[in-house]
Amino acid sequence: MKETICLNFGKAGFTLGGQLWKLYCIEHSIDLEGNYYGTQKSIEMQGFYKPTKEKKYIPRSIFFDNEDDSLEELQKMGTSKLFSERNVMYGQTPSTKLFCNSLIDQEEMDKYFNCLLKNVEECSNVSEFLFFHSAGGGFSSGFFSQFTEQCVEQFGKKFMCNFTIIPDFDLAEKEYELINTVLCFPTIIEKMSLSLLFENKVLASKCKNISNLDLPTYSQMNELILQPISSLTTYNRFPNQYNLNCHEFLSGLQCYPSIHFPVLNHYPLISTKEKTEKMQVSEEDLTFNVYNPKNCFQNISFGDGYFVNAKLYYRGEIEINKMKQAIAKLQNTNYNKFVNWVPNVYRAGVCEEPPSYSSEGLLTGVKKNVTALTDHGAMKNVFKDMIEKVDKLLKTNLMDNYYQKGIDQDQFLDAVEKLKTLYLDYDELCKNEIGDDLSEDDYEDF
Ligand SMILES: Nc1nc2c(ncn2[C@@H]2O[C@H](COP(=O)(O)OP(=O)(O)OP(=O)(O)O)[C@@H](O)[C@H]2O)c(=O)[nH]1
Repeated sequence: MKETICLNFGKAGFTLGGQLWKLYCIEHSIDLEGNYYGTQKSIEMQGFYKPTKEKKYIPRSIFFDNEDDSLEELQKMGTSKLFSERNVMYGQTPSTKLFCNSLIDQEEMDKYFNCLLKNVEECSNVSEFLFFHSAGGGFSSGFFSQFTEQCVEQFGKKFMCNFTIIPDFDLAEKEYELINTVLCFPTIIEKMSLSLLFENKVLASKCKNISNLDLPTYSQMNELILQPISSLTTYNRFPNQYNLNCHEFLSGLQCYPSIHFPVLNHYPLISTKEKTEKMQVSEEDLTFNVYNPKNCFQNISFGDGYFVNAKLYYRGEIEINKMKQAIAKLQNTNYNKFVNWVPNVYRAGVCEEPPSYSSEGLLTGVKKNVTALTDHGAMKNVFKDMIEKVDKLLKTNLMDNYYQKGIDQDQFLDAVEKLKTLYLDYDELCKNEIGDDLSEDDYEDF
């Protein structure tokens, strides 16, 4: 048995985490009080859920926030009884807003950390920790970083993956969301095995394109990322001979450990308002359409750079032969360009369990879908956008105000530098040749 522990930070973590577990419950036939109502219980469920003596299934998921108002998010969606009370933890401070305001002393941190340790003790062999948060909040950047550093110190060899919401800096309340985001990036760059970034700007524009919503709620925006997150976590929940474990995603670029921010594409996401014939998609439709820019979760273009590492996670009633033919066809076209120092090889996995959908949501159910993770130089544009905004901010005297409020100037400037180095690492991937310090031997995966 290999267990997964989910860690959710701040308000965004509560909302996204609550919604995700609601979806997992549908997928595993568990009601929102933890009772199993299906007919074919699988032992693998226990990787994500802890079975109790009362025959309930409790999510291996912990929620942290600075005050208890986030509990409302779980109550609103009906999931508050699903989680163990012990795993929903609050501090006593009102909104912290700034990264530095949510940092706590070791004694207090131990109280939170003990909760994780108790969860780990209940497992036979934890294989991964998944982190859910928004980088813009004070608590969900500062506390998140502090907690994560301790987690990595204690369980450094385990797979760590963050699902991070990046605020829309043009809409964000104040520039402190940008400052918080920059300050939590060193932890993400240096400590995580795999990092998936979801920009709120892109999620809002997807809500507009898919469902014609001008002012989507956070829950509606989150709904779009539930399907890809669910697909990427199926290898532990519904294992079969064709699964592709996302631990295997890592590109193997030994000299660029920071390259762990893949581009994420997913297809199809269909609004409940759409006609049902759109729900019939072939393996070839899935394979080619997933790379269409409108199915990308980052605001980037695959024309800007090259593919370095491409994995496809299919889900549902997939005909393996048809899938293989579609991938072979894709490989023989110039549809996606790979750097010339790796073969243009796609690796694919299939989870036979079809996707599930909430009946109250924006999206209509499809029988099959595909999620693509790609290491690609164009990801640099996500970092470039942030760097340009920070450089602008540094030219004003607004930062002095934040330094007076407790932001550590050296730490902030160091974080900006790390973001710039990350940008340069991705920029290097945009080149179609082996860099001076990169040899073919450095590339182990293919
Ligand atoms: N996509 C999405 N974005 C969210 C959600 N909740 C908050 N945000 C965004 O995340 C940022 C704030 O993060 P929160 O998680 O609310 O912050 P927090 O750490 O709990 O709060 P403070 O410590 O008070 O700052 C803002 O940019 C919000 O727009 C959510 O459920 N989904």
